[in-house]
Amino acid sequence: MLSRSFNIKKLIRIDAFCFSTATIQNEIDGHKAKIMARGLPKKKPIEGVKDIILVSSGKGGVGKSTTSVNLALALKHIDPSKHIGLLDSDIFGPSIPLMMNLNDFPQIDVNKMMEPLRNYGIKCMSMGFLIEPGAPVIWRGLMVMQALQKLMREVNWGEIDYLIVDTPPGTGDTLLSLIQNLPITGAILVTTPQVAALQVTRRGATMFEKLSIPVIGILENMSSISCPNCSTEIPLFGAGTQKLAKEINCRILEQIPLEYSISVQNDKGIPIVVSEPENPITFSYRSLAKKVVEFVENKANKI
Ligand SMILES: Nc1ncnc2c1ncn2[C@@H]1O[C@H](COP(=O)(O)OP(=O)(O)OP(=O)(O)O)[C@@H](O)[C@H]1O
Repeated sequence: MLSRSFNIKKLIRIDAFCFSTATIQNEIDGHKAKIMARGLPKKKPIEGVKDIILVSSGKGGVGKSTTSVNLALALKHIDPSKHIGLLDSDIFGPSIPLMMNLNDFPQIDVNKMMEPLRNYGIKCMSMGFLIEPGAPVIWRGLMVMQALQKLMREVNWGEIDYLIVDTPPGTGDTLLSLIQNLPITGAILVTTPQVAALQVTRRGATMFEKLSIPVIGILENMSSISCPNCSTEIPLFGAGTQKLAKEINCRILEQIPLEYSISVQNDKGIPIVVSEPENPITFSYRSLAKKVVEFVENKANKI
């Protein structure tokens, strides 16, 4: 009898404990959800912008800006009726002003929104338009995020079918903020074939997967160099991209060679798609643009 009452008491205590831990757990979950809701802003489209395409890479200097610029121009070429925007979100090292030959300060409209600058039929916005040329940006986290907010929310894009976003290298705060704030249609991973670049590309792919951002595919840049004497293609930096593509279950969209004219035309502010319309590299960028359009249309059809 005694032991029975003891057991019942024990049971009641266990029950009460279970009840209280469940209640506490619920409270913790609710609290977590609140923190998440606070920490993760709700994704909000950019007014007037239909599809946002991120151009990203694990490493710096592999050709994100070159890809972004030529992709934007190729999208305009394959369908001139489309409105294309180019957003340079690299706060510390903006390249779009040089490559698109734009360097004015943007006009501010009556609603205090910045008007994008325009060249070759593409509307562009970059941190580079807002600072003195050559001036270093010595900012810390909060200021960077404020600048990014301006670029995301205080630009009067008008009507845009494809907004190409050139991102800073790596998986840092800027990229995460873009992903948390904007509905991204898809991302292109730019890499060169060196092992060091491929390793960080894998990391980028994993991050996109975790954050449910569809990867359109890999753009392999500086794939090979053409021998000036016999025109043999030499894979200067190795040939590991195919292996990576298999591993991360991703297709290689295009392979762009290391080519003097790409670099020279970038520096002149007349990207190769504009300056050399008959160059096979220009055809590759147009093919990339067609694949991006197909991806966007397929995605839209599935919804
Ligand atoms: N396929 C190529 N052939 C020759 N030069 C190239 C090629 N791709 C890019 N470049 C040149 O390499 C340099 C770096 O390219 P780009 O600025 O596009 O890289 P990025 O990844 O955007 O760099 P960052 O990480 O600094 O923003 C530039 O001078 C560009 O003109």
